[in-house]
Amino acid sequence: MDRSMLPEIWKALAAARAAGSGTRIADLFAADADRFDRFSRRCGPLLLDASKTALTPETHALLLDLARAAGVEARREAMFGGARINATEDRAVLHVALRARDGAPFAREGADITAAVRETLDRVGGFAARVRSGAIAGHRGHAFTDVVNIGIGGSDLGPAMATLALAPYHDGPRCHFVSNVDGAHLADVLKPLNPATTLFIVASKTFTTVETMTNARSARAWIAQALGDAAVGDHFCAVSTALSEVAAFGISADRTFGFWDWVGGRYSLWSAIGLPIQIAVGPERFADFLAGGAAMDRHFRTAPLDENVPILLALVGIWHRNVCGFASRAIIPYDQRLARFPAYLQQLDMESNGKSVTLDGRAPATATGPIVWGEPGTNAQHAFFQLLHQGTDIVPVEFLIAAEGHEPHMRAHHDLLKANCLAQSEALMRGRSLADVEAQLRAKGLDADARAALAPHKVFPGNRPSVTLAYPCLDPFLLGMLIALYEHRVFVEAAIWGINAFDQWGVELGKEMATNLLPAVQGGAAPAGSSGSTLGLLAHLGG
Ligand SMILES: O=P(O)(O)OC[C@H]1O[C@](O)(CO)[C@@H](O)[C@@H]1O
Repeated sequence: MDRSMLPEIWKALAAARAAGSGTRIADLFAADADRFDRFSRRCGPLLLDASKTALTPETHALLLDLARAAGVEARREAMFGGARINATEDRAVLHVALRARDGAPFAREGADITAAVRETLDRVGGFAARVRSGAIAGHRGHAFTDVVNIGIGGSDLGPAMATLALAPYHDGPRCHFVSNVDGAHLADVLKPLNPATTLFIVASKTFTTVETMTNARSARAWIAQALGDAAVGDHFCAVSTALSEVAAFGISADRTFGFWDWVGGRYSLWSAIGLPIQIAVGPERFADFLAGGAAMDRHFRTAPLDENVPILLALVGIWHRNVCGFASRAIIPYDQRLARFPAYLQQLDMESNGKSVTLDGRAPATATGPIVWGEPGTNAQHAFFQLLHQGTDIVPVEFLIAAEGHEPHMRAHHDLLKANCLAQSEALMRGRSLADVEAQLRAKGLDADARAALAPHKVFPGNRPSVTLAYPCLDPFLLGMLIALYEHRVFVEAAIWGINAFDQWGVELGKEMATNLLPAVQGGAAPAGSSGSTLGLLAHLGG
C-alpha cells in the first residue's frame, strides 16, 4: 500500500459514512453487545474507549488502511531511527530518546546520543536535588523556597502543566511560571516573593525569544536591586540549546543545562526543560514520568496497528476531522490537576498540525489540524456544555477520568466527578427526543399549548461522539503515558495528512511585524504599508 491509494480509501470512507448516516451511535451498541471491547484499547493502566463514536468495523478497517497507505509505520521508524524527518528545518525528531529507559541506543547521524541525554538529565537531577535539599542556596545562604520558571510556549506550557498535574507529589520549593511579556505576569508572581529565597530558571531553546528575554532582564534587575549585582549568579540558572547566549546573559556554565536541536520546543518537557518538575517532585518521580513516556513509546512502536492506542486515537481524530467534517475537538479532563492540559495540547496539536502545505510543498488534499480547546469538568458543564449538547456544531469530546483521586477522605467528591463524566458522554450520545420531552411535560401537567411552546427547547439531538481516556490515578508514570500518547497521535495524524508536524513557520510573521511596529508604539513612525486600522489604533493607544 502507498499514498497513491489514499484517494480511493477517502472515497470509501465517505461512502461508508453516507451509508451509515441514518444509524445513531446508540443503535450501534444495541446491534453489537461487544462494541465496548471492539473499540477500546489498552496500554498498561490506560484505557481508550472509542466506542461512543460512529466508527464501525468497516470504517475502522478503512482507517487502518489509510494509516498503512500513508506510510505511518515507515515514518514512525524514521522518527525513532533519527532520520531528519523535520525536513524544513533539516532536523531529526528524537524527543523519544529523552525518555528511553531500557538502555536501547538512539542514534542520530550514526552517533549514539543516549549517553549525552543521560549525562544531561543526571546533571539536571543532581541540581534539582541540591536545590530541594538547600545545598544550593541563595546569595545570603537561605534555601530557596520559590522557583520562578521564565519561558514561553514549549518552555512554559509543559512544565507548568505537569507541575500542576503532579501537585500531590510536590515536596520541593514552590514553583511559579511567568510567560507573558505583559509586565502584569512577572509583577504579580514576584509580589509575594522574597528575592533572597527565589531562584529563577530562564528556559528558552533559542535564548532569543523576546518575551522570555524581557522577563529575564526584569527579573535580573529585581534580584540586583534587592541583593546587589553580585547576587545575580546565585539566583539564576538556565535551560537552552544556545549556550553562548546564556553565558552572555551572565549565567555560569555549571548552572546551564543544555538540550539539542532535535528536541522541538513543544516536545521538550522531557529534557532539561523539565527542571521545574524535577525541583517540584524530585528526580525519582521525574524518572517515573519518563518511564511512563517510554512505556507508551514501546507500545506505539511495537503494538500492531489494530491494537495500538495512539493509532486508534489518531484514527478517531481523522474520522471526525476529515470524514465527518468536525472543525474542533474539546479536551475535557475530569481532573482539576489537568487544568492546563488543554492549553498544553493546544500548542502540541495546533502548532504541529495547523498547516496548509504538505511535505512536498502542495496544498493538502484534506483539512488538517482541528481547533483544540477545553477546560476541566465539571466546571465546563456549567459554562459551554450547552453548546456541546444543543448547539448547531458538533464538537467531538475527549474525556479524561481517573478511577481514584488523591483525596481518599473525599470519596464523595470523586464519585460525583466520575458520575458526571460518564453521564456527559452518555447524554451527548443518547440525547433526548421530542417524544420523551413531551411525555415528561405531560406528566408535569402542562397543557398542549404550553407543551408545544416548551418542548423544542428541551430536545437534545444526541448522536454526539466522544472518547474517554480512563486510568487508575494521575501519577507521574500515567502522566508520562498520557503526554506521549497525545504526541504520537499528533504524529500519526500528520503522517496521514502528509504534513510536517515539527516546524512552526506560522508564528514568524507576527513576531517580525511586532519588531517592526515597536518603534511606532514608542512614538516613532509607523512601518510603511501599515493599514488604516493599525494607524488608527496606534493613534488611539498613544506612543
Ligand atoms: O524556547 P524558546 O526558543 O524561547 O521558544 C518558545 C516557543 O516559541 C515558539 O518558537 C513559537 O513562537 C515555540 O515553538 C516555542 O516553544
